[in-house]
Amino acid sequence: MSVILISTGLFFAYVIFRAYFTGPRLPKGLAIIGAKKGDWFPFWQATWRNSFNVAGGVMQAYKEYKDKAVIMPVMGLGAATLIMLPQSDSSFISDQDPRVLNLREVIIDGLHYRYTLSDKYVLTHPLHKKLITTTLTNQVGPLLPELADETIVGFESQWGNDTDTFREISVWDTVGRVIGSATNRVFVGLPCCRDPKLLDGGYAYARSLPVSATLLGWVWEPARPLMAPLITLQTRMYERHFAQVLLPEIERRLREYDTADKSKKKKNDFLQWSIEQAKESGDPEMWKPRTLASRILLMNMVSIHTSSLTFTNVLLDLVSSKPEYIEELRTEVATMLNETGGVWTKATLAKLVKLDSVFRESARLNTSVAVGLRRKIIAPEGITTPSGVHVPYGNVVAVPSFAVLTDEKIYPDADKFVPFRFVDQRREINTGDRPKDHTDSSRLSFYATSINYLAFGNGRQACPGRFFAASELKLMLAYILMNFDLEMLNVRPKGKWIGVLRTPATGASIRVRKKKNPLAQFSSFSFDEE
Ligand code: HEM
Repeated sequence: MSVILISTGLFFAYVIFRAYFTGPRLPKGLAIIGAKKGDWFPFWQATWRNSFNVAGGVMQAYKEYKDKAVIMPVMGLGAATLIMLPQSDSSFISDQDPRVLNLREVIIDGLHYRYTLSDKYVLTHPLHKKLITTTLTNQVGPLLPELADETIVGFESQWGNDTDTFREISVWDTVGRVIGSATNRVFVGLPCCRDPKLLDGGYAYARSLPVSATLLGWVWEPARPLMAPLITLQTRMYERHFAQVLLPEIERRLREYDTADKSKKKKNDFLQWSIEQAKESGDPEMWKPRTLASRILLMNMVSIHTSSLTFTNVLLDLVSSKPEYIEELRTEVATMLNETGGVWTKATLAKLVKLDSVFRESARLNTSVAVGLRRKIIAPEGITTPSGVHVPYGNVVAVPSFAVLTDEKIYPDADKFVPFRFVDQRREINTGDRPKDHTDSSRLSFYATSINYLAFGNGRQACPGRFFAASELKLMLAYILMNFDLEMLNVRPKGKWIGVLRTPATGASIRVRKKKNPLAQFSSFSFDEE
């Protein structure tokens, strides 16, 4: 008993110390979400309450402080003392230069990458972002056949080929596997993308990183360099496993780059583009095999988990909705594929507006981005927002996106899964009285960002991988619809909160059966359209 009391006392003392004596200077005169009148140590009590009720805190910020900033302290993963700005400041945040309001610093601090990633060069030289925005996005079309191939192989291995009986599968685990190899097909190509050691390493790294990061978050900052080697031991072991598969491939490609006939056809994947980018930069640090391996690991981190969360939610939403919705989607996909002979092009994907709407609706309803547009203020003078608050250097600002996405005035029937919500809205835009240039219907597609839809963030630092992610995930769902029967669920499995992030029910399973006759041919070759 006394051990529990002493531990609790020490814990409280530590939280109070952190809240009051460390961290950036907070803006003056703001209310604190979660604090109650007459509270002892209101800041601490608010932190405690908010951490167990992030949704409630976000809703309170949105409803009670509509035009004002408030402070929302939260513990746990991705947590910080957030300066929650009103929704009306969203465009201002979106438009800011990353040298003023910075997303990457939030990610690096939140996941403690300075300790959890052994090669720091990729953090200080984030050139992969440029490759995602330019080459990866441009290559989505030509890479579709490879994605299709990996989708077929992945689902056959994870969901099986049995056409007689239904089989129970864990959605999160199997989907994560397929997305892991499909994404790595584009990042590192065959055969590495199917190497279990690489996939397991990347997956285990992604799973252990939040644990290490949360533990590190509790260590007093000056003591972190001392404690980090111990706390991050497991994370760094998985990083090593990942690198062990990749390093020989990177070294082989570097040798080939230096000696090969430049006219010979090169591999078309992210690793190859990174090698070329590194060599063109003239900076030898950039093409160190370890740096290149860390860059690919970082790419795995930013892409595979987010995509798996999104896809798990879509599947759970569909099998918990109505069979008619699934049939309507099947008809849309089959009609399109029958027209193209099963061949995937970017144009084919763009025409699947119902499929697209399902993704946007699911991302709206289940967004993991409950607290959106998180940005660290790195301008030394701080910022003054349009809502009139001055926020000093070092603070993290955010907006209550979870509350916006569930606001009845913006999304009628906001708490319902309305799969074709955006098909109807797109149709209205195309046929209504509103002038066409008022808003273009493609602005309601899955990857299109806006201040009222922050599943991919918004503005200058919005997710650069969203065009790739949208194509990859739509292709996968199309494959499932053509090739598998899905048993419906009576109740949608509930997700949970981890820090400020919302996740689907990762333990949920569904029952699936391979179709005897696929509804349409699904090819992994293309007529090159680009
Ligand atoms: C459905 C899947 C995905 C979701 C839901 C998602 C979501 C997000 C969100 C919400 C942000 C923060 C944006 C902001 O605050 O404005 C972000 C940033 C980022 N995403 Fe994604 N993402 C996905 C897939 C991907 C993929 C496939 C890649 C890479 C190929 C990627 C690369 C990145 C990077 C590099 C950043 C950081 C941008 C920066 O440092 O400025 N994401 N993503």
